[in-house]
Amino acid sequence: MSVDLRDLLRARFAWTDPGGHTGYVVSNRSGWWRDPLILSGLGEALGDLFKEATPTVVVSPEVTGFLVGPLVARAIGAGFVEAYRAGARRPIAEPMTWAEVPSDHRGDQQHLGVREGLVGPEDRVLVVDDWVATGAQAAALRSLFPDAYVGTAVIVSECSPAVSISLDIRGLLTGQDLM
Ligand SMILES: O=P(O)(O)OC[C@H]1O[C@H](OP(=O)(O)OP(=O)(O)O)[C@H](O)[C@@H]1O
Repeated sequence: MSVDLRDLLRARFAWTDPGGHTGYVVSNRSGWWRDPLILSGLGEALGDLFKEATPTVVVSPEVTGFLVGPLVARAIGAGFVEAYRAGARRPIAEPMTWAEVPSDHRGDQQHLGVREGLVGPEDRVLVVDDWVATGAQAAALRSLFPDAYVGTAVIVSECSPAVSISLDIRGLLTGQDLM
């Protein structure tokens, strides 16, 4: 992973004040996808975080994970499996396996599901996402593949050290890097 990519990620990121005296700012990550250098380097950089684990499949939660996950899968020669959020769309026709997501950074209860039969006993699953806050999505996905899970690779990891260690979450940037 080059220092340049980290610098670019920092440069293309912004915090937005949504207005209305909400008292908080929201992350604007669109600058990442708009930058061709970030888009071309991101998959390899995230894949390198777990090179020694030789993952065979990347699993990512919708919706931003559907953008980042395939970049990593392509870079490391793995396949990709979508993890859908319950209630976000029309019901999926195929049989699904669902995991309860512990209360996430918004305090919402969610369920993440994958189509049955896409991950086998020989697979090594790398979870990929853009951001980890509480680790709730990562924990839910690990619970779906307790034996195959090798860890979670993200662009920004701002969860506690204890959660990072327990779920083996590795990031390119910390929350502090974006302050
Ligand atoms: O560590 P956690 O507390 O589970 O939070 C991390 C999740 O938060 C963001 O998703 P968001 O809900 O903002 O949806 P998005 O995919 O539309 O960005 C991010 O993409 C992760 O999926």
